[in-house]
Amino acid sequence: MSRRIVSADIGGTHARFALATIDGGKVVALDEPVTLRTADHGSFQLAWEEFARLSAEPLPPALAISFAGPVGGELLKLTNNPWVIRPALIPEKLGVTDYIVVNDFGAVASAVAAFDGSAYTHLCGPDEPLPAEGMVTILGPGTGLGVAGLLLGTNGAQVIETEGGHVDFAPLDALEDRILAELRKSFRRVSVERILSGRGLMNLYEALASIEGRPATIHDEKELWTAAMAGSDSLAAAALDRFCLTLGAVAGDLALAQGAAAVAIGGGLGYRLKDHLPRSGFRDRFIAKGRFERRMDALPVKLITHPQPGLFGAAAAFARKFA
Ligand SMILES: Nc1ncnc2c1ncn2[C@@H]1O[C@H](COP(=O)(O)OP(=O)(O)OP(=O)(O)O)[C@@H](O)[C@H]1O
Repeated sequence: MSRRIVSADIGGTHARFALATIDGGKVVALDEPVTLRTADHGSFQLAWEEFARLSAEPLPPALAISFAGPVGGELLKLTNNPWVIRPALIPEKLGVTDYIVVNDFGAVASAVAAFDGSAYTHLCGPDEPLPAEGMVTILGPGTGLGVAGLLLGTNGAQVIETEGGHVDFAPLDALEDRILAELRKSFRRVSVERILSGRGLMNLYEALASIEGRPATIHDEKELWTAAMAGSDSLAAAALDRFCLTLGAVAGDLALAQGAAAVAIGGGLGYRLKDHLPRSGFRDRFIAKGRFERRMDALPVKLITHPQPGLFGAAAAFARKFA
């Protein structure tokens, strides 16, 4: 029997909501989402009430939340946003009877388990579909860097939620040695998220400005991303080139560590970079793993082009649980 649910994807910058229809353990429809800026709303409950006001139909008492932070424990804190969620209070505060909360990249992994080939574009490696068996490494930059694993096998798909965005940054050439030295002036420990995130491009840009002895004239993150992608500012464009190199290197490292058979890149910024990444140094850095270069080159690397994998994936996880 089909059922309507609310799906919510809560990130550091955006909270997205959509109604979805599930049936037989699957998502059969995801309605047009509403995107709210988290900074414009004091709490998740206030954003939920705003979505209820905007919704064309009364909200059903079923909720799937994709959450950009660890999801165990009584109090959930977003890594890049001051909102907190107390799962035990969800029924009382939001008037829902059935709910789940999953990590945001766990949700993306659930989406990958459910997607067909039309949800991706090919990035590098063999141009073939994701394998039916084995590990798929999933990562994506947004406000933060999300990382998950999806283990596909004859017994179905198993999602492995991780905090892999917080592994250490490893420089690979002399310029990156200098970038790391610059970033260490601001951060006690330089994780890959300090580079592979919305704010990370600003960190790269400011580090390059300092190294080159040039003024950093752009101070707004969105403006920097726009200038970098348009190539209208040479320093911003150079920062984006470095961003793509690091994304390739980190995707390769995570694939090696997870024993991956394939890789899928997502995240709000992965999506925005879908035309840029194939023309960047991503692939060269992805395969540059010394004796494992041929093995890396044999991994299909896909870019998720579905516009809402978080919302779809949270709904898919709900559909599986309450099937
Ligand atoms: N045109 C743009 N509009 C909005 N944000 C942009 C744009 N270009 C780049 N960004 C950057 O993208 C980041 C937001 O990414 P995304 O849309 O994936 O948000 P999110 O889902 O809230 O993130 P996360 O799930 O990682 O917490 C911000 O750091 C922002 O600076």
